[in-house]
Amino acid sequence: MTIYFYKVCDPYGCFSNFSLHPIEIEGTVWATVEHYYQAQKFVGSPDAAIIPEIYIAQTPEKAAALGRCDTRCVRSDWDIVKTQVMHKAVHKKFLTHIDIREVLFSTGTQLLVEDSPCDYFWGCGADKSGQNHLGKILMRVRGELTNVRRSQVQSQRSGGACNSM
Ligand SMILES: Nc1c(N[C@@H]2O[C@H](COP(=O)(O)O)[C@@H](O)[C@H]2O)[nH]c(=O)[nH]c1=O
Repeated sequence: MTIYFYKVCDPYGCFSNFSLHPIEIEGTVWATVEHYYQAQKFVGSPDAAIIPEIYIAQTPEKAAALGRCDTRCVRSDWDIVKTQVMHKAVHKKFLTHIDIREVLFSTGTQLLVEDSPCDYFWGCGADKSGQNHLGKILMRVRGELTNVRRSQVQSQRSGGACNSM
């Protein structure tokens, strides 16, 4: 079965980058994955001054609007690094928040798809033909955290020390 998600208020809304789950990355706490992701667009770019504004944006929608402004200059390697940036943030989100990690685990091996009506890169787009990179990252993180949990259980069973996630 395929699980579609998009808006925070809908089922599986915790998979949206706009969900209110803070992440700490390199000592800085970002209000949402979206805040972090939008800010990373400008690291080392001539428009890096926008980063603190994105950081304090009151909502992920405002953070996204700041980051999507066409007149600003995104870092030159953005297309190369953006999926790595997203993976780092999404992995941290589900490592940090136990309740939504359980929701992610509860999806088993089901296909996760960001049902964005307009985004053919992160989502599936209006006609479902999009690349669904956010769904792919979520499934990758699900596998990575499942492996961490499995090795912790094995370690506990064999009497080793336990550092639970
Ligand atoms: N969930 C969600 C969106 N989708 C998110 O937008 C981000 C892509 O932004 P950009 O690369 O700037 O086009 C990425 O985090 C994707 O998951 N967009 C929205 O306007 N509203 C929403 O509720």
